[in-house]
Amino acid sequence: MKKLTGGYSLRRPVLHEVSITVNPGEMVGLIGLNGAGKSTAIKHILGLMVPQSGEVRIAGVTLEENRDRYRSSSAYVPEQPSLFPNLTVKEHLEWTAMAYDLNKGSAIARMDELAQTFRMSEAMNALPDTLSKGMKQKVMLMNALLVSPPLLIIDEPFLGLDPLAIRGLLTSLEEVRAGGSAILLSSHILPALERRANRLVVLHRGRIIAEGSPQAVKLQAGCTEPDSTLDDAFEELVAAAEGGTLRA
Ligand SMILES: Nc1ncnc2c1ncn2[C@@H]1O[C@H](COP(=O)(O)OP(=O)(O)OP(=O)(O)O)[C@@H](O)[C@H]1O
Repeated sequence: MKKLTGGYSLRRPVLHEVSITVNPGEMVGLIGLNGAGKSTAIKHILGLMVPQSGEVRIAGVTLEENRDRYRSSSAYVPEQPSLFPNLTVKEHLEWTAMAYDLNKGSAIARMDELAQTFRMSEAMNALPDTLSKGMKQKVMLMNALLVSPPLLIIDEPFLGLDPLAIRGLLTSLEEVRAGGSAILLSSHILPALERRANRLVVLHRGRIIAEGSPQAVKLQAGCTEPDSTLDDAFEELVAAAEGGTLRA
């Protein structure tokens, strides 16, 4: 996303010249208060909104240049799980494998792996209505991880997940990242991002107010104490942006 300005009305854009790059093999955390513009940025990346100016490129192309390449190069996991009521967990994964034309043998092996990672082996034949919210979220994540596209966009994945599932998810994401995927992860759970994200982008009122490694973001916020956390840094950055004086 390069110098993107856009939103829901031409007169009042939500995003102002926002540039976000997610390189292969990198996990970028997108953070910001409620209403900062994270979901709006994601909608632009998904091609659901048209920028007023600037552009989004995935796998080197804009949506206009190559619709198929653009769309097939990313997978999106929304905050609210949306599943087909008549398909079991296993059938969802099989459907995804078919839709993305994955090799059958390796897809089956990967499904077993994902079922174990997310402790979902016993729920593989269950229908969505019989699953808890966290389990539905796991199914969405398993589908995205099965495909492992060049870019994975994940919106607030930790809410509703139990501690072991959060750990399993972070481990899976780490594997996918190490395998060369680019991951953009929007979340309010800052300790998870502090430990796992390679880079952070801090959005405030539709503008980037800090970015860099978690350590660099802490420094930009003036949090130099060894025990200062990303939560501390975030609070400082928002306060500084509201006061109009960034320390960085
Ligand atoms: N469908 C919409 N129509 C008009 N304005 C919208 C719409 N969706 C969001 N907005 C506005 O755009 C701004 C950014 O909202 P956005 O949903 O991108 O925030 P967010 O950072 O994802 O917040 P949250 O953490 O609460 O999910 C807010 O001012 C919001 O009111």
